[in-house]
Amino acid sequence: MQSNNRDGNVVRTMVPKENGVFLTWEDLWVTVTNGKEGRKSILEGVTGYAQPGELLAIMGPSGCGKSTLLDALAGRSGSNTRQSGEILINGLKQKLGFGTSAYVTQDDTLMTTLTVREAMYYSAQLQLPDSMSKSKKKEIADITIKEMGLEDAMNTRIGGPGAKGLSSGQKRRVSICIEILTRPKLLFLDEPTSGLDSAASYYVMSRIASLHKRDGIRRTIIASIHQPSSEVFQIFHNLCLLSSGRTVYFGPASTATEFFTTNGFPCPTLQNPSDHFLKTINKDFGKDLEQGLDGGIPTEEAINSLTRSYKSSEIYQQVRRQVSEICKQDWGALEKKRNHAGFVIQCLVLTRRSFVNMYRDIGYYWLRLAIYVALAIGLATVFYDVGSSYAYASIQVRGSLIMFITAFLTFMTIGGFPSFVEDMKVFDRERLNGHYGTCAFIISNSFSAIPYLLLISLIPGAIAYYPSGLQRGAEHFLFFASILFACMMLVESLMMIVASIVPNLLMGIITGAGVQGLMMLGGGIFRYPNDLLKPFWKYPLYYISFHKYAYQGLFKNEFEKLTFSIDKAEGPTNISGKEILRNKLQMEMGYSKWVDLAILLGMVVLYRLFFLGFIKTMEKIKPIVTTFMSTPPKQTTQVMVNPSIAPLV
Ligand SMILES: Nc1ncnc2c1ncn2[C@@H]1O[C@H](COP(=O)(O)OP(=O)(O)OP(=O)(O)O)[C@@H](O)[C@H]1O
Repeated sequence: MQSNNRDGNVVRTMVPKENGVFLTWEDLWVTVTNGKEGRKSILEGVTGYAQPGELLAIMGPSGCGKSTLLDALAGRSGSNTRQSGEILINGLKQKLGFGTSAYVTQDDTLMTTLTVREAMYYSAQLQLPDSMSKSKKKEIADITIKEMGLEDAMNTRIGGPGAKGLSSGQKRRVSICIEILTRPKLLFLDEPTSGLDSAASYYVMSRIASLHKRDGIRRTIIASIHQPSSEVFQIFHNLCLLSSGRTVYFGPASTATEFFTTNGFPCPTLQNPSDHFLKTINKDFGKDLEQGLDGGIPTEEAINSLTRSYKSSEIYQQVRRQVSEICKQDWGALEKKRNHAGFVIQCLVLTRRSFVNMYRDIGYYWLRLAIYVALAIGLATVFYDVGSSYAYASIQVRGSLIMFITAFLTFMTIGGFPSFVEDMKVFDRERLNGHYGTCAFIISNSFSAIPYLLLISLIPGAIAYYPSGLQRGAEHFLFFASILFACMMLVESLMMIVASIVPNLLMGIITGAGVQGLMMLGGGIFRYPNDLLKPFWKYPLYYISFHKYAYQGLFKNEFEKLTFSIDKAEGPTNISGKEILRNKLQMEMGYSKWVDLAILLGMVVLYRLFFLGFIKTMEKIKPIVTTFMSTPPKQTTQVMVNPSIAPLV
């Protein structure tokens, strides 16, 4: 499909705007800040295009910048990344919206407890519009599962570390299925065939390439791919070959072999062309060969030679012409409509999915519940019948019990953090692909955790509360359970904030434990409030520590209606619980225990709003951090030409 443009140059035929997305990038430079190395160039002035009805493969050795290019094109570059150059969609600077594009990441971030069918059904309910019937959504999900050849695994749980489930290749296919549910016009795939054998790779790639046969959409597909078999290679229309961030070749996949041959690197007979390309342009591979590749030119020089040849070739000129031709046309802006589930449906579906995921997670749900029950039995036996006759012992023992519950039982909530981190990974993928918003995630996460935290507050709570002989009466017990519930919700909320800031699991647990430790110390019970050092411990830590309100609430609940008999020299003296709280424990008695509970619940909401604010701020900051620089960075890689190949360049 070629034609002449008005300058007389050969260009590919354009397609109507309503049926495709053109993506062009010109002189794209990407640099990252990399610790001690400072700013490092990842992509060095790459130019190319992707157009409807075509599959572009980005190939190159590991670390050459394939994912970086894909991320830049999809508008997903990290916050330590800077870009220069121009990326245009249909010839305009515009954002890719939900439904128009989808991105299949290199890592399979899936809910391991769900079956393939469940994962697809939930995703269909989130991604497809409310106006579509449930049965239609299920039908689309089933068709997509079949398209990727997963029908035999439909009812198998996805599985993860320690839980047997799908093979890694099947997981790859589930990830692809989820993103093609909405039939996006522009599809980015980062290593779609990793973990697949050659037959499965061919199957998956040919299915992706032939998606249009079912829906008639001339789809633009860009896939980074490591080492395709020759059958897979034949599926690609265009090939972008990168080495150390530089373009070695961009053009029709079918003429790449010719380009290599013309420039002195013919593909040996019976060798897979992609193997040959990668061998020729892999500088790490070249380091180990004294004589260089095939006893000829060392690989570093082969790369430089090919890069130079490409830049001075007609193929490169044609790419530039095609880019400018695409940009000259008036394709119009992309449709803005966000045709997925409404907010309420998003919240309902996510809550249900999150709840199912939690209760199927043995470690998160059942093991933690068992440990809470065991600890509650421990508390019930150690603190059995705290009594009130021998007053000092009774006061002290009640205080210890409350402190243990407030400090340790709530601290244990940190045990749910690993599962939450997994949820966050799924959330990040789905949010970046526009399946739903942060608000829906926070609301669903809060509601799905409520039944479990209520269960812990009530069952282990009752096991510890009644045998130890704390204040009788339903009101006292329910208040006690409510404080426990609020504290556990709070720790979960705190860990949400930590998970959004701290990049890894271990650091998250250490940070979460450290923050809680500080709050525990500053809560005004290990050291009385008036004795706390004013800067930091009293102001502000004492007031922002949730332990303060939990201690106060539980102490008021327990002590306010009691009177203790104290032995003094002049004989036994009665002392009221209120007096102990005010004078001995220096608690704030100007307001009721219900206010303490309300403050804790308010803090739960506040912490979750912080999480929302943090995610939203990061979304806003990112485009600022990755703003296009006005001038490209200096090219750091010198193009060396071996005199023996100079005539070829
Ligand atoms: N955000 C970043 N911060 C620091 N270095 C980065 C960042 N992103 C990419 N890099 C570095 O840039 C180089 C290219 O990375 P990229 O992931 O794009 O390569 P790749 O070709 O996709 O590799 P692979 O095939 O192994 O996935 C690597 O050396 C990588 O360490």
